[in-house]
Amino acid sequence: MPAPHWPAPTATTPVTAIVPLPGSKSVTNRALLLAALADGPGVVRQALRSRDADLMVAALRALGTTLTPMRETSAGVDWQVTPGPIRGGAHIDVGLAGTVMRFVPPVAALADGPVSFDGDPHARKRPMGPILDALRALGARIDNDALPFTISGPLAGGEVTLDASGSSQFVSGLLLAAARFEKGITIRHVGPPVPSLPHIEMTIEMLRAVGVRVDAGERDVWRVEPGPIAARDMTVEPDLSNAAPFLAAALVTGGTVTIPAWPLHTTQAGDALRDLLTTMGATVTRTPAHSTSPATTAAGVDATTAGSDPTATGSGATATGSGATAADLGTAAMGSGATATVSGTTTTGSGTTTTGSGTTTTGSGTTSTGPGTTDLVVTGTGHITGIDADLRDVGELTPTIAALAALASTPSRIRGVSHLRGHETDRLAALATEINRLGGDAEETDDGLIIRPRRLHGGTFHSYDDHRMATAGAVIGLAVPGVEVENIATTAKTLPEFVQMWTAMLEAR
Ligand SMILES: O=C(O)C1=C[C@@H](OP(=O)(O)O)[C@@H](O)[C@H](O)C1
Ligand SMILES: C=C(OP(=O)(O)O)C(=O)O
Repeated sequence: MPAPHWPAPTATTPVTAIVPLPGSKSVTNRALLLAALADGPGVVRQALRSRDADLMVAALRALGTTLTPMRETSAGVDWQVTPGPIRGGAHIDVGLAGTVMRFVPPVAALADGPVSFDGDPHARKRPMGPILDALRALGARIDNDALPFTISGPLAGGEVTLDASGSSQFVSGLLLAAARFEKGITIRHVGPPVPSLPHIEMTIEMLRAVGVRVDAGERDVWRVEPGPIAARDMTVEPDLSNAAPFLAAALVTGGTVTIPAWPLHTTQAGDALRDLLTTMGATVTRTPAHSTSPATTAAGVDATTAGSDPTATGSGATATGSGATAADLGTAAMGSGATATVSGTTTTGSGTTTTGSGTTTTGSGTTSTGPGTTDLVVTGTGHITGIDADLRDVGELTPTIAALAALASTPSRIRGVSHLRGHETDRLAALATEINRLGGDAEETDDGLIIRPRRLHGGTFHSYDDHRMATAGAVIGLAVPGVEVENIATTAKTLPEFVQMWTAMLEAR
């Protein structure tokens, strides 16, 4: 029996909350895969625990990697990763995870036997053709052009031309494993512009951090030299794209939301929120590293932090740890794929202590930041301005921006995101349908959405098994009484604790 719809809470007062976030899906799944291909045992710290990350762990195990949890805290899981020979005969469930369906097949093509892949019903509809054709051109045999398929090596590598306008993950997937191909790889993109270029940057930065030589000097051409992938101790940044709905709550309610441990340098798409939310009427500031509860020391927990400001600067804010959130994310923010070894790492347990300075923590939230991060503070007025934006580089932010646009007082146009039709669902169709179902005025265009101001009413907001559709419904529900989100549990794809975090944010004072 399907779970009942989730009544999205309406905010009655401005939110004032500190929301530490767990690790980035994109960084976690790259770090795990690179560790599995490395030349010795390595560590991935503060990795996200979520459906997509669990699917990556299961896939790598099936292919012969040993992944052992060393420690699990609210900050995520620290994995000891011991590579093994890549084993054939495995079956990989990709779920609905783009990072698993596009990043793992190039690894499977290195196995000593065939590997089969399948996923959720909708995963069979997500584009796979260009990466499967590229793998064929590089030597692999594959029996289909979409999921389900079986892939067999060997894969020599070499030069390949593909159209990556449907997903940057076609390029990232090939680049991540390419150092292990006999000839490495040269990829040439031919076609309409490649979306999500910062995600390809993330791939390149993380490859370079493990000693792989990557040449990305020419537009739409990427070259990876064959060679070893170094085993490292990597730490995962907080998920800035998952900050989007929480930061949006500041705009909708005229409140303030603080995200600790926002990296000063990052390739994550979510960093674009700083500009996007400013354009929509928010004030966005960075403040020095924040420690939500420096005196908090849960049993068995070392509350010493590395490089953090030991003074609480809560200014009346409340942390909404809710057990889901990262502790000491500052040390998680040493750059995506950073090869730094964490020092002075702090973790939190579930104990909570309220401390002075007007700062309250709820749940298990001891958060501190280390070098290279600040707090990100977003304050709204309750009045949202529409936006005209090309989101091609940061398409995964579209559902939140569209939800804000549906509540804005001036029209919005979102451009450059036709590739969203191949995401977890056709996000352009889904957003237009669901906003209009609530009485809104949203129109699909070839490459985006036009959303005009119109008063919304309550009703069901369908999620289409898409985590970001579900959180978009929650954002609209803050301002519109009676919104019920169908299948809120789908947020487990990247943020299993979404409901608890959202509730804690709204209860924080
Ligand atoms: O490489 C990655 O981690 C991702 C790349 C992007 O995919 P597309 O280029 O298909 O949009 C992004 O939307 C997705 O959420 C994660
Ligand atoms: C497009 C997304 O995910 P995936 O990694 O499954 O492509 C997303 O998270 O917005």
